[in-house]
Amino acid sequence: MTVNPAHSALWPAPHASGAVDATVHVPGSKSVTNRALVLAALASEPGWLRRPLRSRDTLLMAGALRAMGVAIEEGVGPDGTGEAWRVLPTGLHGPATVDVGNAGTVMRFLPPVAALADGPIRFDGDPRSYERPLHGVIDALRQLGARIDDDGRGALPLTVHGAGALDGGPVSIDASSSSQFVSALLLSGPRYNQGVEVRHTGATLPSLPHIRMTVDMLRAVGAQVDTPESGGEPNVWRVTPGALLGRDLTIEPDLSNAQPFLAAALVTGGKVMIPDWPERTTQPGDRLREIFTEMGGSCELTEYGLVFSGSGAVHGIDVDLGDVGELTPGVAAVAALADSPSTLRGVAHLRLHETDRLAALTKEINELGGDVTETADGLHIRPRRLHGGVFHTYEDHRMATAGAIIGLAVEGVQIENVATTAKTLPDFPELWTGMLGQ
Ligand SMILES: O=C(O)C1=C[C@@H](OP(=O)(O)O)[C@@H](O)[C@H](O)C1
Ligand SMILES: C=C(OP(=O)(O)O)C(=O)O
Repeated sequence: MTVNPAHSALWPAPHASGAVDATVHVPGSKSVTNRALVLAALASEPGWLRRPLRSRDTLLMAGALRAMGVAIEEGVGPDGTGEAWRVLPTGLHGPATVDVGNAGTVMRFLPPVAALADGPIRFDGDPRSYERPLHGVIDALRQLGARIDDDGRGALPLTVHGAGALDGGPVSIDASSSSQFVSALLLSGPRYNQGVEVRHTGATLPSLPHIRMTVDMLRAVGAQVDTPESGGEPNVWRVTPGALLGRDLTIEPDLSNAQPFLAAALVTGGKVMIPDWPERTTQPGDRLREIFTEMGGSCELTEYGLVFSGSGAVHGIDVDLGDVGELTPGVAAVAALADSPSTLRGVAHLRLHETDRLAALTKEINELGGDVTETADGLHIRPRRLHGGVFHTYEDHRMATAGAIIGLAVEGVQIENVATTAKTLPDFPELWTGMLGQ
């Protein structure tokens, strides 16, 4: 968790002079866009992604698939409305080099795809990508018959020697450090000769909604998937081999990236409307309706979207965020401004996210005068009167948006490297000042 001096530019986080009242169009979901790209690349016919997220993580995914020979044409959709990408799955070829940046979805979802290419695929990325766990994917692919060269640490960099096909079959992994290990194997599973059966052997499994998202999206392109929820064994997912359909899919807004805007309504006692909030979704951000209601707001899901209102009061919360870990920085920021203490649990694995998020949140909130302590699996946050200062972000998009939430209520907060939000939300500064009418 070090500050990168190359990113020392400071952004004065806008202070809210009153209650916000705004409609915010949130761009597409990172998690849905990157799954849709992988599934379209593995399909047996062309497909469309409408309203895809255009951000660092999704452009890295598109670039990686292109490097393996998939054609992705960026343009407008079949009916001429809005941005749409056409994906032409023309075969997976090596040799190729893939830059994963610091995208968990790219570094975990693509080595199983590379095993199907007809040559070596080299994976490399940001310095932090070398520290993020990948052992579940590497060990599983080896069990399934793939040849991989790595340095033995269970992490990047590595080369997958694609042989044009993979046997597949049963595999056991410990996915307690990332649900993305399970998602990664399931996504490519239909294309393996015997499909895949993934058995999770660890004590805990984070981010279950993201595994449900993988299963739902696989089923939507014609894959047969058996899950613990559909009557299968606990902790076992089975994907039958078969061809995948090319679909015309509209990407939902990113509900986790809606979080700072909803938080703005909560901490200023205002109102924010997020158009196109889905009625039914596997996105973890949907849990915000419940979490931020418990913290003092109220919401209404209308046919146009979600209307979220603050009451003027912000309460602390005792919550297990294990299913929705990526919401932790935003919940911690609101908790630091609340009228009572909070305990955030179930998120030990966040120490291996974009940065060590538990250490980073503790340090940065405390440097503004806060009182946060780390626990074995989360944070205790006792609200204090905060003061201005620099909020470091450690190249973590969600640290930057967390700092912006605090800045609404605390004058003089400066966010270091707000540009890091480009990982999933490149327009964040403009959307934020637009929400505030500035
Ligand atoms: O599959 C996905 O799209 C994601 C799964 C989660 O990862 P972990 O299970 O590693 O926390 C989540 O935190 C990440 O932002 C996106
Ligand atoms: C953990 C996150 O990202 P990644 O997909 O890189 O794991 C996140 O977006 O909060």
